[in-house]
Formats: sequence, C-alpha cells, structure tokens
Amino acid sequence: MLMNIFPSSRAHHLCSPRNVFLQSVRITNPSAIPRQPLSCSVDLSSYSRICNVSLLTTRHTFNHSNTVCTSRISSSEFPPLPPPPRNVSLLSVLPYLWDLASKDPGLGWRLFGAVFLLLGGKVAGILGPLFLKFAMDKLQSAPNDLRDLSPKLVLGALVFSAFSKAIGAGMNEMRYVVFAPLGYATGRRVAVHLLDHILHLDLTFHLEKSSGLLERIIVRAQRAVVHVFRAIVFTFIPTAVELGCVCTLLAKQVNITVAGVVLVTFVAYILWTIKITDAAASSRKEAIKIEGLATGKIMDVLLNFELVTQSNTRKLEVHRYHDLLMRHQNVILDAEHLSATLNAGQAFILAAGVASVMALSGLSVTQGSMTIGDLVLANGLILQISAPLQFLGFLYRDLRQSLLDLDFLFNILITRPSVKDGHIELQKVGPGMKIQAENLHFRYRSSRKILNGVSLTANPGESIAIVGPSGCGKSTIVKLLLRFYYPELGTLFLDNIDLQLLSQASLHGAIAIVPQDTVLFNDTIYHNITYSRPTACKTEIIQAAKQALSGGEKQRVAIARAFLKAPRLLICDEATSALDSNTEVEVLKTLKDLSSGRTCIFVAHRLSTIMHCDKILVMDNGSIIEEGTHKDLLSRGGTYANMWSSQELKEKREPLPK
Ligand SMILES: Nc1ncnc2c1ncn2[C@@H]1O[C@H](COP(=O)(O)OP(=O)(O)OP(=O)(O)O)[C@@H](O)[C@H]1O
Repeated sequence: MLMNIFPSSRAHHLCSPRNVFLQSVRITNPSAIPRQPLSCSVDLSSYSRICNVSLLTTRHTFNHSNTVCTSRISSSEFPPLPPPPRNVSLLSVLPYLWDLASKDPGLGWRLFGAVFLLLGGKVAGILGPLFLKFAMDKLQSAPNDLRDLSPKLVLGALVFSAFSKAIGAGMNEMRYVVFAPLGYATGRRVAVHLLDHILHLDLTFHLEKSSGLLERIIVRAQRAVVHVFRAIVFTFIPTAVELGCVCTLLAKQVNITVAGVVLVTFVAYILWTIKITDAAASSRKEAIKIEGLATGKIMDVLLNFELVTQSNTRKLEVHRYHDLLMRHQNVILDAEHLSATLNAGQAFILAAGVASVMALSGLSVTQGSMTIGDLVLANGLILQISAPLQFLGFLYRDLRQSLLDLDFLFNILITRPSVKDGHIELQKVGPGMKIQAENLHFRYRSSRKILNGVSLTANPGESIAIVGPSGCGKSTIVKLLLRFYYPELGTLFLDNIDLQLLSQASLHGAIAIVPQDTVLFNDTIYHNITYSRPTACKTEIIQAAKQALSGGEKQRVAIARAFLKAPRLLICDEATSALDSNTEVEVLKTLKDLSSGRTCIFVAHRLSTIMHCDKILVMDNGSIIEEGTHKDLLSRGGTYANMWSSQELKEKREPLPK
C-alpha cells in the first residue's frame, strides 16, 4: 500500500493495524520532503539545516597540507587513503594514485599484472612489423641467393607477424580484465572514505556546500581515479614510450628522415588534439551548466504543479524550458562542430604522415637505400602507434575533468572540522541531564553578535522554555548545545562536564529533537522511525510508533524517533508551531508523555504551548531579560506579560492539555 502521509488531514486515513502500515507507507510526496538533506543527513544534522535561517556565503578556503585523511572508518576492510598530494599536477597525482592502488589489500598485485600485460601487448605490437620486415627482406633477397632462403624461418616470421596484432590485442583485453576489479575497488574506497570524512565535517562546511555539489564530488571522485589510470598509466605514458621506441627503431633500422617524419606527424597530431579539445571544453562546460538548469526547471515545474496551474503560468514555464533547450542546442552544436573538426584534422595529419613516410620509403627503395622490408616496417609501425591515438582527444578531455574532480576530492580530504571532538563519554541512558550555560557569547560572523552573555540552568528532569522575538538567538543556544559551533566566550556544562570535552557521538546519542519541520527520508515510516536508533528491534519500533502516531503529522515521526531513542535531553524547537489548534493539543499531549522524567528544552513562539514549563526564559537581542514560571512572569507585568496578553487577544486561545 502506497500512501501519501501529507498533508496532515490525509494522515488520519492511515489505517491500523499500525505495524502493517508502518512498513508499507512510503513517503511519496517529494515536495513535502526537504530537498537538500535527503542524501546523507542524520537526525541532528538534518535538524541543523532546518534551524538555519540564513546561509553563509563566504567561500571556504582550503589549505593544502600533507596530512593523512582522518576518516574514521579506516580498518582492514577500508585501509586509509594516502595523504593527498599538494596539487593536482600529473607529477603529484600519479604517485598518489599508484600508492592508492598498489597498496589495496588483496588487489594491489593487479596493478603490476596490468602494467606487465600492457608492456607485453606493446612489445607484441612492435615485433609484428619487425618480423614482417624480416620475412620481406628474406623474400626480396631469395631470388639472388636461394641457398640463404629458409622457408620455415620466413613462414614462421610471417605467421608471427600476422598473429602479433591478435596477441597484442589479447594482452590488452586481459589488462582490462586484470585491472578492472582493482579500479572499482580503489574508486569505492575513495568514495567511502570521502563520504565518511564529509559526514564528520562541521555544520559550517555543510551550510557552505550544497548537498548536490557534495554528491557530485563523491560520485566523480570515484570515477576520476579509474579515468586517470586509464588515460595516463594505460594510454599516455605507454604511447609516449612506444613513440620513442618506434622512432629509435625507425632511425636505426630504416633511416633517420623517416623517423623524423613519424615524430613530427605525431607531435602535430597531439598538438592539434589538445588545441581543439581545449577549444571545445568551454562549450561542453556551458552545455553541462544549461543541462543542469533545464533539469532543474523540469523538477521545479513538476514539484510545484499546483502553483503553476493556479498562477496560469504553464505556457510561460514551457517557453522558459524551450529557451533553455535552445541555448543547450546551440552550445552543443558548437561542441559537435569542433569535434568534427578535430576528427577530420586528426585523420588528415595521420594520412599526411603515412603518405610522407610511404613516399620517402618508396623513393629510397627505388634508389636502393632501403629494402621493401624497411618500407613494410615503417608502414606497420606508424599504423601500430596510431591506434591508441584515436582515443587521445576523448582521453585528454576525460583527464582534464578527472584532475579537476581529484582537486575537489583532495580539497575536501584536507578540510578539518572546525569543531573538535572530545573524549569523555556522556551517559546515554538514565535520568534527565543537567544543563548549565555560563555567560555565553556567540556570533556567526564577526559583524553581528547573536548571544550576549546568556546563562541558564536546567536541573535533571526539569523543563525549560526559551521564548522571544524572531532572530533573538533561541535556536542558536540549541545549536551550541549540540556542539555545532564553539561559543566565542563562556562555557556549557552537561552533567557538570564541559561540553568541549564530550564525544559528539555520546552527546548526540543522549539528545532527541522534535523540530518544526521533520526531515523524512524517501522510505517507509517504519524506516524513518528507526533512524534515531537503527539497532532497535521491530517490537520497540512498533511500541514507539504506538506512543507517537495518533495524529499522523511529520512531527509524529520525530516524536516516535524520540520515543525510540529514549533521550536524556529532549529539545522541541517550534515543534507545534505549524499545526492547527486541535492537532497542536494532541501533539502537546504526546510531547508531555515523552518529556516525563527527562530534561526538556522548548523553543516556542506560542506561549500557550510552554506555559506549564518549570522555567521560562525570555530572550531579547541575544540576552535573557526575564526568567521564572508562567505565573511569576505574568505577575511581574514585564515583556512576557505583554507578549502573553497580545497573543491571547490575537489567537483567542483554545484550552490547553493539562
Ligand atoms: N548559520 C548562520 N549563519 C549566519 N547567521 C545565522 C545563522 N543561523 C542563524 N543566523 C542568524 O542568527 C540570528 C539568530 O538566529 P536564531 O535562529 O538563533 O534565532 P531564533 O530566535 O531562534 O529565531 P526564530 O524564532 O525565528 O527561529 C538570526 O538573525 C539569524 O538570521
């Protein structure tokens, strides 16, 4: 059964028994699911995205340094990556990749096997024309001196020459087979370490980088490793060596002019390829950019179908999409023209080279300074070496992109989280947590102070509420508590331990959050609930769901997650502010059950939802200006009392749960 659990009114149709629907109800309304955090967010990091109202726009600067990647999953299964090189020049990247692949446990030998097969294939390729020359020379000289002719030798040479291409091709294919598992394993290792590293970076990093960008970096880094091997280790270097061998052979066996012509031909071929490929690169880059815009346009229009229909902008949207496709067509055609120019030019250069070599050789044969065998050798070698060059343009383009992808990879691998992990384990289970904040000062950017000397205490099992106008710093206190940032000044203590000394895993394991907008994965409700404790058994999950899922809003999933986690500290950040009054009353009842025996922090605008808290802190402009119970604060007649009376007037408040 597939059901859409949003909006809330539809949620009541979720039928019992709950354990049936839990596992089958899939989140099917993509617009209801926040787009950014889907890929790899976890409970707290998802929360962090939700709480953030503005994004940092400053660019993160990376410092290259020779530090080893601090991935935490390093083990015999995932051996650590070598230290990233200082830059992405070929001289730096090659030793890195060699180190990476050759040290792969169990598969490193494949690199040496592949190189051996590659060399074997090249040698077989060069030997073919040499044997043919030998046979030709023997045959040419036979009529003059029949006693010299050995049929077995000539036949053997001809047969080997015929098979040498096949032997070379066979070794080449074997090389792919031998290298492929290592290539994939190395790419996988890089991707796994990279994802793990990214997941351990701090919130500031994640706010600066879009999830889409990070996803592309991971996927492309995985491919780049294989591509660089394919381009450099298996094509460029062997071809350069082969070209050197061929020219030397021609200079020695045939004559130096022919060798020179071959060299000039291939240098011209390579220069032409690089020049035109570079020229086409900007068109292809532009095409990829427009492709992204066109895809984004389709997604936007489909996801916002209702708005598009209501606004009667269907025609406009279709025209906008068409304009993008038109732009795409124009730039892609430019790239195609350049590609055709490249291919035609390559064929012309090669043909001119072969023709020159043949003409020179033919002339030399007629003049008696070269044998027919020499001519056959020159022809065979030029054809032998031109084969890998056919892919040069494609591989060069690939290589450029791969080096760029590796640059992104290295820059991320050397990025260190600005918030350091502590070593003391916070008790995960047990009674409510004690929280003390002393004189907290904080700013996101240097210009504006967000917290200005905040001090608060919540004793184990107490519920405190933080209220105040938008932007006064309520959620920022929560973010400091979760260690997403360091305070500029002041200290936070949990269970009398300085927060900076606590391990983040234990800290996050002891806290559950019910935010205003719960992040849901595109999966069943059952799996969405297990997210707070993936090791929970089915009975526990169903029990948590029963405790939480009577209404059906997204908050219910967050509450079920919290029940399952059984946290020592519960944080409700505007948990009910988006709900209608009836549902709010229902959700508040469940939250009351959930908060029993735990320390709770409620961040809220609607005072009616927090009036029963043990302590209410009223904030303004980064400071706590009033503190007390609801009754105390009303009797004081200050800011809280004013807020209360204006909300009472505005909302015509409904009765609250006792
Ligand atoms: N990551 C960030 N980078 C820069 N500024 C930020 C960031 N997150 C929040 N701010 C700013 O800090 C100020 C306090 O934000 P905070 O979220 O703590 O306010 P709040 O009191 O919880 O507001 P609201 O009730 O609207 O959620 C706001 O002006 C906000 O724009």
